[in-house]
This record gives sequence, structure tokens and C-alpha cells, in this order.
Amino acid sequence: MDSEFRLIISCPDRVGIVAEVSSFIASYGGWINEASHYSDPVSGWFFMRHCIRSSSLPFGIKAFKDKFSPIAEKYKMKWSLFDSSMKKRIVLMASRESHCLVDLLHRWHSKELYCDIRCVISNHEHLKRLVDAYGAPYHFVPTSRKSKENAFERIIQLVEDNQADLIVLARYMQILPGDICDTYQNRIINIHHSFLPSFVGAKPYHQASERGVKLIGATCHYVTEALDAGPIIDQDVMRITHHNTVEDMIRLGRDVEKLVLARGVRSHLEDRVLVHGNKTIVF
Ligand SMILES: Nc1nc2c(c(=O)[nH]1)N[C@@H](CN(C=O)c1ccc(C(=O)N[C@@H](CCC(=O)O)C(=O)O)cc1)CN2
Repeated sequence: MDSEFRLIISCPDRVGIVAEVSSFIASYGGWINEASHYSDPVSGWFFMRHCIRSSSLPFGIKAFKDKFSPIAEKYKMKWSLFDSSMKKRIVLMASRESHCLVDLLHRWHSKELYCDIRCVISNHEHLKRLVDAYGAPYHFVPTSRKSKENAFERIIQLVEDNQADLIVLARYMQILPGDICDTYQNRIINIHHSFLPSFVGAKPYHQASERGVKLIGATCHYVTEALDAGPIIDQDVMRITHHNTVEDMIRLGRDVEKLVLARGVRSHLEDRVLVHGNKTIVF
């Protein structure tokens, strides 16, 4: 597919925004591949995502930004412009479980996910062979209670060395310090193995089994300092019955976790996720 510029906009709602943005694009012969809008009646904000065929414009991304800035200022827009041909650089993080990690590595290796997986970081050693098979660098960073501060300094150094655009916690089971969450706000994605806000924290399937649920689920969300409380990107559920043990739920839940995480990562890679407060608009 031809590369495209993705114009992502959030601003206070008013009449004329779509007309002015569309006219701006048309005035330069821009070909719109996809246009999505949402007017939020609760917040009074407007959200847009326009994808423009980059070959249809007589200028590049920097000139686009320069020419669009006056409109952005006029409407007090929070906005970003992305080039779809630029692969986002991802650092994956995992702990004991391998299913989400391997699923993402496979989707990347098979070119289903257009991204650059720079490395995998884990607080366990046993996933190295799996990661080596996909040709990604593997970094073992143990996080004992005494070494946690040094561990996260090492993790941040690896993230910075790889110039990561996105960190994906593929069942990484350590709580990230607040400074990392703030630095990488809305650029750390986690898969929580429950249908949030139910069963926050550790062992959600055990919590769910104790509660006698008839649905289990998974939630893909941006990571904030507050545990499992960040903006939700995607969720899904699966039916279970009284016959299902906790072990059944853990096994059945893996499929939901993999699917929800992959969908959420893809939405982020395609610049479809806009965050407003603690909620998302996913176009
Ligand atoms: N700052 C944040 N860090 C992390 C988040 C988050 O939302 N904010 N999500 C978690 C993932 N997670 C559930 O999805 C989770 C991870 C860890 C724990 C927990 O209690 N961990 C214990 C140690 C557990 C172990 O060593 O096996 C702890 O850190 O004391 C609960 C939920 C990822 N990080």
C-alpha cells in the first residue's frame, strides 16, 4: 500500500473544523484514503484521524506540519502527524508466560505487524531460546526486591538505546515505577488478564474463579503509575462454566489475551488510538 500521512487531531468542538481541515488537504491536491471523526457530547471535544496518500501532496511531512500549524493554532488543536512508512520501534517485555510474547514475535516475523521489534527484556532467563529463534536480541534483567531500582535503570537504558517508540508488556509481571510511566505516557501498552475494571492486580483468574464468574476476559491498556488503571485500548471476553477450574481459565484465557493484545498493538501502530483523559477513542 502507498505510504500515507496520518493527521491525528483533538480539539474543543465547534462548527467548521472538518471543512477547514478537508479544504486544507484538498487545496494541495491531497488524496484522503480514510477520514474518521467523533464529536464527544460529554467532554465537548472533537477527534479526527485523516489518512492522506503522501504521493498526492507536493511536500513532505515537515512542510505539511509548517503549513498546517496556523489551522492547528486557530482551533487550539492537540495534533500529531505520522508517516506510515516509518516503522515504529518496539521493545517487548515479558516474565514467565510466553504466549503473548511469541504471538507478537510471530506476527512481526510474518510481517503481519508493520513494526521494528528492537529487543525483548525479561526478568526471567527461560524465554531466551524462543526469542533467539525469531532473531531478536534478548536481555535478562532480574528484578529482585533489592535490585528493582537498578533493574529499571537498566531497562530504561535499553529502551533509550533502542530509541523505542513503544514498550509492550507481554505479560510482564513487575510494577513499573511512576517516572517510566510518565516519561512514556501512552507509549507503554499492557495486557491485563481480566476484563477490567474487574480483578485488578495479581492472579486475576484466581480472583475470578473465587467470584464464580461466567465470563473471563482480557484488557489491553496504556500503563500508568496506578496499577491496571490506564486508558483502555481493547478488551474481549470468553464464556466459561462451573465446570472450568482456574487452570482451565488460565488456559482458555491465553487465546483472549493474545488476540486483545495484538489488536491493541495494531491499533496503536496504525495511529488509531486517541487518548482523552483516562479514555480512548479508537478509530
Ligand atoms: N505501573 C504499572 N506497572 C505495571 C502495570 C500497570 O498498570 N502499571 N501493569 C502490570 C501487569 N500486571 C497485570 O496485568 C501486574 C503485574 C504485577 C503485579 C504484581 O503484583 N506484581 C508483584 C510481583 C509479582 C511476581 O513477581 O510474580 C510486585 O511487583 O510486587 C500485578 C499486576 C505490569 N506493570
